Formats: sequence, C-alpha cells, structure tokens
Amino acid sequence: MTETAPCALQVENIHKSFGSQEVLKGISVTANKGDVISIIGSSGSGKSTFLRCINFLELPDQGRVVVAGEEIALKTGRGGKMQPVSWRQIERVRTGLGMVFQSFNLWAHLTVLENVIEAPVHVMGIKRADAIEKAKALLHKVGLYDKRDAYPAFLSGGQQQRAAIARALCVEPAVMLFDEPTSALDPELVGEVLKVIRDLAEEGRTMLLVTHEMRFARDVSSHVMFLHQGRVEEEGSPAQVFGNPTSLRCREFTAGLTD
Ligand SMILES: Nc1ncnc2c1ncn2[C@@H]1O[C@H](COP(=O)(O)OP(=O)(O)OP(=O)(O)O)[C@@H](O)[C@H]1O
Repeated sequence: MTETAPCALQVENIHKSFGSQEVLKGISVTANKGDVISIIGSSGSGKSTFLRCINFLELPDQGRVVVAGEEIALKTGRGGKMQPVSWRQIERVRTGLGMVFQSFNLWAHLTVLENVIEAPVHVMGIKRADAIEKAKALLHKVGLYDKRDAYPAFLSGGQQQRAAIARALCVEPAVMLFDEPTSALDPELVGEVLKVIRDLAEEGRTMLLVTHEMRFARDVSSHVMFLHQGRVEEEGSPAQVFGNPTSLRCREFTAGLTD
C-alpha cells in the first residue's frame, strides 16, 4: 500500500476580475505536504493575484480554498460573486498560510524579534516567553540572531526579507506563500534569501513560490505551473516544464535555461 502525503492546500477553480479585466480564469492547485510548487509566467499573467486570492488578500470571484483540511466558507454575494461567510474564519485560516511579500512588509516601529513574535502573541495567543524562544530559534535558522534587537531600517533588504521569512514561519503555517521574494533586492542580496528558501524546501516545508528566478524554480520545485493570461498553460515536473514543454509559449519563456 502506498502512503499518500496529507493535503496541505487545495485550491480549485479560482476566478478573479478587476473591473472588466478577467485576470484569473479558473486556476487550481493542490499542494501535498512537502511539495514545492513554483508559479512562473510573464508579467501580468496573474501569478501574484492567484497567490493573494489563496489567502484572501484579494477576494476571488469564484473558487474553493481548503487549508490543512479547513475549507473557507463562502456565500454568493452581489453580482454572483463569492463572499466569505466569516472574516474571523479567514483570519484563523490565514495563520496556516505564511505569506512572504516582495516588499518585506515588516513593522518599522518593531525590532526584528518583536516583528517575529507579533502574530504568535497577538493573533494566536501564544505566551510571550514561548514565542520569544521560538523566534530566537527561527532567527538562528535564517542567520539573523545577532540582529534580533535591530529595527528594520537598519537592515539590508536581504536581512529584512530573511526576517520576514522567520516571521512567516513563527506561526507554523501549513503552507508558505512566497510572492516574488527576491524581486525587490539588489542582485548581490538575492542569493542569501534563496539559500534560506532552499533550506526550507530541503527540510520538507510545503510552499508555493511565485518567482522570476527560473533556475531556482527548476532546481527546488517538485512541480511548476506556467501561467499565461490567467490560465495554467503548462504544468508538471521541472524536467517537463523547463526541458520539454508542450506549449510553445512556455518553451519560449523558459528558453535559455541550458545549464
Ligand atoms: N488591485 C488591482 N486592481 C486592478 N488591477 C489589478 C490589481 N492587481 C492586479 N491587477 C492587474 O491584474 C493583472 C495581473 O497582475 P498580477 O500582479 O497578478 O500579475 P503577475 O503575473 O504577478 O505579474 P508580475 O510578474 O509583473 O508581478 C495585471 O494586469 C494587473 O495590472
């Protein structure tokens, strides 16, 4: 008997329009525990919007999202679009989704350590002393223990992003969602952040990663999705999507990755 990995995230048939522009035209993804799923595609193809619909930073017009077995309850609202039944449920489910943004989004008035413990203490009600212990271990992991009392403004972009990763990890999410985590960084700082993400992949974290770092996506992913104009144009193993795609567009997009 083969053992199947538990489903960490199930997303079905997400649709999203902004005004008359239909940005997502029915996108689905299933992440089992330990999957690393990269989402690639040209600018404007809907990658970030898809990720933001998963944690309801954008409200999907249609679709189904199940995080660690809990389905987000939706009802039909005005114009036939879906609306959450309870924002309280969404807040709870979001703690299962550790989001890392392109622009770090750290609290400027809090130290690194205070940023990392903020959600565990104030959203999840974990004891401050316990949260601090956990945060210190995570800051060790991302190489920032020495900077725990610094304010974000005194950190490099790479350090800020590593702090943001520690903050996302501190709520023990079922899935990490990375939205172009290195796009805002100077080129010399990209490697230190990719190393942290690679380490997380190797230790079996489940993650969805929107990225323009094609080599990285090829090397760390268990599955790759290529989006074009709001649809999944190609998906499969990195070997298929980068090595032998059926879609001509995907072939052109990934051309040049020869090493
Ligand atoms: N809040 C918004 N209001 C209106 N239009 C939006 C909004 N967010 C995204 N869009 C539009 O939706 C489309 C998809 O944007 P999205 O950011 O998801 O693409 P992307 O594939 O992540 O692009 P990039 O690689 O450049 O980040 C774009 O045309 C964008 O302008």
